[in-house]
Amino acid sequence: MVKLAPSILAADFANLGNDILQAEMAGADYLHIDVMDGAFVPSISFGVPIIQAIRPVSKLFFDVHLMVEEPIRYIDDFVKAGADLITVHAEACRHLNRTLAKIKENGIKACVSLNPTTPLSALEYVLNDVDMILLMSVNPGFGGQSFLPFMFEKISDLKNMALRRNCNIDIEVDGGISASNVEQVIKAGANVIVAGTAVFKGDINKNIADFRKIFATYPD
Ligand SMILES: O=C(CO)[C@@H](O)[C@H](O)COP(=O)(O)O
Ligand SMILES: [Fe+2]
Repeated sequence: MVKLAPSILAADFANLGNDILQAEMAGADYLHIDVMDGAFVPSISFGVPIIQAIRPVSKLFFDVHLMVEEPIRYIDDFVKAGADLITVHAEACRHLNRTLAKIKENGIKACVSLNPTTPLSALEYVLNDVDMILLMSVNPGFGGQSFLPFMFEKISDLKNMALRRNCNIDIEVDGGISASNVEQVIKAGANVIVAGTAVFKGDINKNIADFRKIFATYPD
């Protein structure tokens, strides 16, 4: 079944614990946590202390998306704070293989992300070292942007690349996804869906139910 990973970047930060609990009770699978450093991406969001603070609030799988230059410097800290999976950007790592090894040494799942225009060839030598690939479908740095239409082809190209390599990885897609375009994203090959605005703005219960209704028609 396709998994839903609500991004807390769009949550109400003054009521973060409540928003997370509501998303969990409504049927979220993962909690997507966007860490931005103001260098790799223009914005600064939040870091280790926030993850530490929300860890006791939720049993959800913490999917930590590091939009951070040279994230290898912070892997141990994010693991200690409670990450279940860490995503690093290929574009932000001078030594990607070493960075992934550091994540795996910590006993958690590892994922590599690509910006929308970074070619899939950047994954050539890491595909067998990761549990998931995260394809950005907007330029990272902000929530609430529009899905870039050329991403449908890139998602299906990645799916085919993984099939050719006999590689059983999850494909997560992030940015500009709502109940009105998620079906196309799933059909292209994604099985983990990130949604910030489309989950946390408005009625969280209804928003998640709308996604789940669509997911139910794609049982595999
Ligand atoms: O990583 C990012 C943005 O850089 C995302 O996770 C956004 O937080 C998704 O937000 P929406 O596009 O769904 O509003
Ligand atoms: Fe993200």
